[in-house]
Amino acid sequence: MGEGAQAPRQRRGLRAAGPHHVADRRLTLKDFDEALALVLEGIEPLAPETVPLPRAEGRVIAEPARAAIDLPPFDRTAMDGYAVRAADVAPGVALQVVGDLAAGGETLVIGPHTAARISTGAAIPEGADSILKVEDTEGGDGVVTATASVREGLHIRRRGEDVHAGDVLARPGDVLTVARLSALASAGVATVSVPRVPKVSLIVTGDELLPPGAPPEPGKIYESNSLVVASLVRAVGAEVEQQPPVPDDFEATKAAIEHGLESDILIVSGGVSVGPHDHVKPAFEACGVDEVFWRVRIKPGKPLWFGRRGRTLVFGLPGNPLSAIVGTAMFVLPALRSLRGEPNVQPRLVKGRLGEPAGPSDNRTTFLISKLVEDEDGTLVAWPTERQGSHMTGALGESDGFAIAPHGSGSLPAGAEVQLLRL
Ligand SMILES: Nc1nc2c(c(=O)[nH]1)N[C@H]1C(S)=C(S)[C@@H](COP(=O)(O)OP(=O)(O)OC[C@H]3O[C@@H](n4cnc5c(N)ncnc54)[C@H](O)[C@@H]3O)O[C@H]1N2
Ligand code: MOO
Repeated sequence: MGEGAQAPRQRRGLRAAGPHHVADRRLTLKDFDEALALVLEGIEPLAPETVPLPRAEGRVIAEPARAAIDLPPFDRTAMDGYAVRAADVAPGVALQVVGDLAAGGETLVIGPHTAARISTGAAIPEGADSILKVEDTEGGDGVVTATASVREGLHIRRRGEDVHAGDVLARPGDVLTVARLSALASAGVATVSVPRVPKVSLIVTGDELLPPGAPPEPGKIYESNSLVVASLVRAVGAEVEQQPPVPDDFEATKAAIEHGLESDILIVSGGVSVGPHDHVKPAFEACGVDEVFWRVRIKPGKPLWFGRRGRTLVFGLPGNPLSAIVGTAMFVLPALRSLRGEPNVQPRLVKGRLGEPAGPSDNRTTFLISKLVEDEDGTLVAWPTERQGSHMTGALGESDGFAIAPHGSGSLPAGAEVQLLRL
């Protein structure tokens, strides 16, 4: 996997080698935490826009959203039955039925010893102070007889008992979950202010890439990164522009990058390593993208490149499919969450345990392709697959994600607590 490049002797060798001469600092791998901090540094949520609620699902509130009305908006019944005066009602007492009140319909006034039939949700009529539910009555055709008594206020939902007009229902940083959308919609809030949707431009590079459905060709592979990376970023609320695959050609790469730099995030897959056909880094440079770092202490995903031009965040993902997935989940998604204004932007890792021992994770934090199985007490147990490698999409297909063995952790015993990246 070329990790020998980190050994001191080979470092010197690489420097002396000529065409791929790399400055000293670039040969040091960035620790994951430091690299992620560099990505997130200075990212501001995108400018807010006002959108109708149906377009706000899953987005993040930029300005407080306040209730337009009280909730409930008026006193109303929680039960189907009769609106009555509690003092009139006792078992055996007959009341004259003076009307039928439906939710959203007209109301009336209840006098002494009268009742109005009422449906759940209808406004309590003037004069009534309680609801006699239909199960506690007999008859009802002109006259209704109570079979129980009621106390004042029974089954009445009071105006404002839940929310007062002007109450803040969602604060900046709150994610518009289904729960919050329910609160806002009910309280008459039609629009909210949220950061605009981040635009991600995605470029895959490589002469070897075949589109899905094309006949196999010698030396060529089916392209999977565009599908997978696009799914990952869409799931976190980005709008994706997929550019046509770019051949291993400097000018073509540069043109695609230049176009992609109009987005909030540009992702280029492949061509960030040290091969002679890896044009991506020189093309970034030619387009005026400032490198922030190249190469991270993770496996897979080591040659990950990150830079910026203006406010555009630029990621060069290693082309190996698993490296591209790890790079996206661990770096691109946090950046995306940050642009969306999310309060927690860290990679979504969960705690679990190893089902079997794992070998030493040399000098890189290692993402072990694993089956993740919940045990009896709900703990996720990771069973690393036998085949491990950044090209092992078949093994990935049999798994549910990765168990993470931090660099320097040595061999880990079965049962060791680990973090998991679920896919
Ligand atoms: N001399 C060295 N060689 C390599 C090193 C190194 O340190 N020294 N690092 C290796 C590591 S680790 C990785 S990861 C790869 C990353 O290389 P690139 O980012 O330049 O990616 P490519 O060479 O273009 O592709 C790598 C691999 O992935 C396949 N690929 C590319 N794009 C796609 C795609 N869209 N869908 C599916 N598969 C894709 C490509 O065919 C290659 O097999 O570099 C190592 N080399
Ligand atoms: O190990 Mo590379 O880092 O195959 O992605």
